[in-house]
Amino acid sequence: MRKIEHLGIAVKNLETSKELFSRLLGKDSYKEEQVGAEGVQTAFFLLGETKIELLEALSADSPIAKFLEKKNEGLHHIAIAVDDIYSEMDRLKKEGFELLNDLPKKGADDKLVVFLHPRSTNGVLVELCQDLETEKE
Ligand SMILES: CC[C@H](C(=O)O)C(=O)SCCNC(=O)CCNC(=O)[C@H](O)C(C)(C)COP(=O)(O)OP(=O)(O)OC[C@H]1O[C@@H](n2cnc3c(N)ncnc32)[C@H](O)[C@@H]1OP(=O)(O)O
Ligand SMILES: [Co+2]
Repeated sequence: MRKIEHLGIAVKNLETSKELFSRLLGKDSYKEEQVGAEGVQTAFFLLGETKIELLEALSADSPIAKFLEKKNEGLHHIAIAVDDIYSEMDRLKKEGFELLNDLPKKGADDKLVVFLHPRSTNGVLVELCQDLETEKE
């Protein structure tokens, strides 16, 4: 595990939150991306080696919509950059962590991603991210 790749923040209105984070960080987001399979519209801010990912739900059955039904806007997940997502998944499975997917899936920002259930990670939703170009090598 290399670094915190991004902090995922669940928001009700992406435009409103983009404007707030632009004022907070003193810079604009560098990309917006829809991940239909996850039911999210995202916006990314770069902060040194780490990013902030704002996430708005695209539909009522989006994980973000479900999260916001129960909790206020705020930190939704932490994403950790890994060099080899498959070997990390094997290692974590052996360590008893609960993976939410058997195989990694395409995430935002040119990543392969997998999530761990928060009940196995002290209540924190953890996402593992591997750069897609690493996957091609
Ligand atoms: C991939 C695109 C993008 C990227 O970076 O590339 C993203 O990051 S997309 C982010 C959105 N996608 C996901 O979050 C996928 C993984 N999440 C899930 O599969 C679900 O959200 C899950 C399994 C974490 C919870 O879903 P469930 O239907 O079980 O919801 P419940 O409300 O019943 O929650 C059960 C239990 O988990 C607690 N919970 C839910 N969400 C979170 C959270 N974000 N952080 C911490 N804990 C969470 C919830 O409070 C319930 O706990 P309980 O004690 O039972 O009340
Ligand atoms: Co994420």
